[in-house]
Amino acid sequence: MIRDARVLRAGFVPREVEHRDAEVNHLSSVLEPITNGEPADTAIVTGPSGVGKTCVSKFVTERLREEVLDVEATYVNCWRNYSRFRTLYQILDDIGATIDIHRQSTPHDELIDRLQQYDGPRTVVILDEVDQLEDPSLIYDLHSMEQFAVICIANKEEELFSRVDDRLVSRLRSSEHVRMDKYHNEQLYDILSARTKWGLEEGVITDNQLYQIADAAAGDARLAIGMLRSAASTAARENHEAITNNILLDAAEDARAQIKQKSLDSLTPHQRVVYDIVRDHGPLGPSDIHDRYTEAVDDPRTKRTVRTYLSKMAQYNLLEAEGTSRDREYSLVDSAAASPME
Ligand SMILES: Nc1ncnc2c1ncn2[C@@H]1O[C@H](COP(=O)(O)OP(=O)(O)OP(=O)(O)O)[C@@H](O)[C@H]1O
Repeated sequence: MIRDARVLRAGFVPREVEHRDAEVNHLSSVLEPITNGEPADTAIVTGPSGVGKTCVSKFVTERLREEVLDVEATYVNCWRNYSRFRTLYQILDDIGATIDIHRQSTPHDELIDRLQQYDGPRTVVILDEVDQLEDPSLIYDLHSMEQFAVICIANKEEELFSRVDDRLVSRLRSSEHVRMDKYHNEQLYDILSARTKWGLEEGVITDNQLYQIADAAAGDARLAIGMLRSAASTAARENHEAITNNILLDAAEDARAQIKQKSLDSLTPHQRVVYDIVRDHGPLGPSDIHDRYTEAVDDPRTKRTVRTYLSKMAQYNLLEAEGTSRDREYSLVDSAAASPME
């Protein structure tokens, strides 16, 4: 049933990226100077969840590394490493410069100094979920170091810009911007079809079933591939020769639940408090949420930061927002209302 399980994993970077030629070319052209040892501009990549932002960024940097010897790349998920220290540490660790850095006792400035002193090959730094950085001034620091080319990935540019100071906003506004939109069903079908070809034995899933998945995933390739993976693994476990329609129905729910759980696990402690408040007391407006949150934690973040938490959770389908910006209220997403597999 399964030929190569790797291609069905969430973080897999395919040899061919489907339907993103313009974005691949755009990002490649931004990074192109580093192939000649020149500094490159910062790139901002934005779009909703599952539209290929990470995939395209990793694909482009890998291709660069195939083409030239003196280019390195490092990837940091800033949601997981949301503090300045953790992000810096992760970058330094990837470039092999963390020897004798102690997590508890090393002053933070020391980490920046080390990056500044780095004289290895030019390095592309992919900052994924960059809007989750507690201290976005880190982008400015990296931006000003010529040996690093930075790719900032976020869902919405406004969210990124709303939290950084004017100096950084003007820098970022003049950066190259690669925007991605949700996929159409035909495009999702092509992505799924390529994965099926490499990942599954022939005849395991029909074209019609791939279209059903594409339709239910509503433009999100992460969800579509998750559904395919879940269906294939159930069929393999239950010794079916092909994926049945019943398996497909369960796979849709299963993939949604898995993605939701993963997003919940990604929440920072402060975001989790906000989520729990909406779960227990929603629908609520941002001010009420912030009041309750301020009572619940010792070191509350600003109202603006809490708004970005809410927006992020809406992007990841954990919360839904209703109303205009003036009377907006947040509540938990009703999973049963997600577009069904028909
Ligand atoms: N154009 C594409 N061609 C082939 N595979 C793709 C394409 N776009 C996305 N994928 C695959 O879909 C999955 C989700 O893509 P990716 O993680 O890049 O989305 P994203 O926009 O970064 O989402 P998020 O904001 O949730 O991190 C990955 O497995 C990726 O390999």
